[in-house]
Amino acid sequence: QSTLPQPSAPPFAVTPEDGQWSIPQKNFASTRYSDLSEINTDNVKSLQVAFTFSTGVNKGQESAPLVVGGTMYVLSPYPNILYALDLTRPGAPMKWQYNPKPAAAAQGVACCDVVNRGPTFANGRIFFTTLDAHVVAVNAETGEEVWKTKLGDINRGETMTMAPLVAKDKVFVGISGGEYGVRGWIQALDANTGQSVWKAYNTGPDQDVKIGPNFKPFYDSDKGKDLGVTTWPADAWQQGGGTVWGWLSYDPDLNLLYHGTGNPGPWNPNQRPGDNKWTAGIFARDPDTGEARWFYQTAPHDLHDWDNINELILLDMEWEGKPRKVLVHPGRTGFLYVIDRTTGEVLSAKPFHALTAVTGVDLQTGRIQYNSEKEPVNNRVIRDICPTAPGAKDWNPSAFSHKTGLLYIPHMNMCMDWESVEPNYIAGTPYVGAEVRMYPGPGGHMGEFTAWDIREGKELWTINERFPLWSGALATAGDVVFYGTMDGWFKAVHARSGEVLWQFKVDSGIIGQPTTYRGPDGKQYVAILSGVGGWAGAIVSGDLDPRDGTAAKGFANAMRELKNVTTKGGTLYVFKLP
Ligand SMILES: O=C(O)c1cc(C(=O)O)c2c(n1)C(=O)C(=O)c1cc(C(=O)O)[nH]c1-2
Repeated sequence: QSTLPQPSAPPFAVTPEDGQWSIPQKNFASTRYSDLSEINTDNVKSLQVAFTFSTGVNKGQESAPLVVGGTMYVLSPYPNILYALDLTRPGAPMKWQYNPKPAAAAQGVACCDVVNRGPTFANGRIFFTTLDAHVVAVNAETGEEVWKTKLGDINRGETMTMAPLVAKDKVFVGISGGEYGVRGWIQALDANTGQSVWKAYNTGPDQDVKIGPNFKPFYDSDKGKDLGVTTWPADAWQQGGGTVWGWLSYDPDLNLLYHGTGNPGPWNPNQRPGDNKWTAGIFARDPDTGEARWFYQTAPHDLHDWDNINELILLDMEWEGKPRKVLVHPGRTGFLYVIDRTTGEVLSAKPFHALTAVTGVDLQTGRIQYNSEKEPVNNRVIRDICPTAPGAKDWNPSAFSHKTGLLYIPHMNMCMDWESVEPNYIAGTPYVGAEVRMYPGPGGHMGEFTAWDIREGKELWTINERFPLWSGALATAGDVVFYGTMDGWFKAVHARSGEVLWQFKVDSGIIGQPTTYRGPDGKQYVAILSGVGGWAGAIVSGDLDPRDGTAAKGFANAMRELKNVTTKGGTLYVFKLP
């Protein structure tokens, strides 16, 4: 056991617990930690169902149930219906529902099921994205639409699935469609009007990327003029991906917004020699202007679809005797990055997944080291590549306990075979260029739930799961950590030992984000949506034929048995002590 002080949450993340859960990340530091402790390691075994609610949609349910005041907000996958439930009345009856009526054709260009990662609350309004690339603001009290802004074109493969982040009267959102050659961007909208305030692309000329005199990346390979053009074959940046569909964090003290960028398009790396800036990395931007401050590329010239949009957890810690403001990031590449969030310097990058395709990260240059034997070659099957295209972990967020100082990471243990083929770009159609088949990694299980010591850079304990973990994690002051499995178990584990203290079998597989709150009766509740789907569960939610291993871009090969253990669903479960 380390005797050094553990990392801690920065002051802006440790505001007094108000018993609410108003944004999916819980706070701007994205710790997904609640100070509530009524439910603890002794009594969690008595948890029972308080109420349930059907979203009416049998597709993958990724969104986080929110609680503000006496109201719970639940957002369904496409058609993205927002429900308000009245927690002050027995059974939490519906107060209202709001249907943004997204275009049905959006379903045809969504890469990975028709999911949505959640609404977010600020200043009396709920904000969320729709699959047909609109952002809406709804009055949280009445359910009336305040504004609705169209930001993308589904005919070009542009969709939206992410949860916006609202800060400084701005709504920060990005576009999905990296598998359709969409040119990725992030935008800030005026929270009051829905009008665009700034827009920054993640490929192309510096001006479009909002790179100017204040851009100070830490590593040399990110320095130079118009790298978003020159690190691509001619014009390829225009269909270059680098979308923004994952998690945003915000440091109000440094006044920096952090966001990841998705994979370069197409997947086939032989089509795009070069570093492919500014895809597969992390940007720090000025939230007022969008101006880039630093960038770190986790996968220069990405070989295997390693979008870098996973959660960015902001912590304060001592590093080699000096206090550092860090950003902790479990990447698709399989490394747990600890990055100085003021400068973009990588302090540590330690593997949390069995790796064959990468050997390490050079801390001098910041560059990942690829194993040349696993690099794609056109029309040749390369076998035993770990991690897979969805990475060592995908979008489903980790939680940091302010009490144990540990990070709880829901992730995968998988490998794949990959054959690169030449794709053609046709707007609005898939632009991928790879035939993939995934399968379990060493040990035969596909999911792992890991407690990670950030300072030591190693795991403390791990729970193996049969299927990949596609649900988020929740950490609480009761020293209980929650997550769900794709075969439908909602689990509570001891934050220090990893002992499973309680589990409950829900109606369908879980790929949602657990949240907790104090109800109007003063009691602590825990909420989770069930309903299998997303990329990993598309075999069930999308009725795919298990005989086709390449379906769902090769995920179906690993998930054939999911059809034998779960069916579609879309149900909110809320638990409490008796
Ligand atoms: O490049 C993109 O624009 C993009 C978008 C999305 C999405 O919006 O859901 C996913 C991905 N990529 C992706 O690579 C991925 O692994 C993924 C998993 C999921 C999911 O919800 O299960 N979505 C997405």
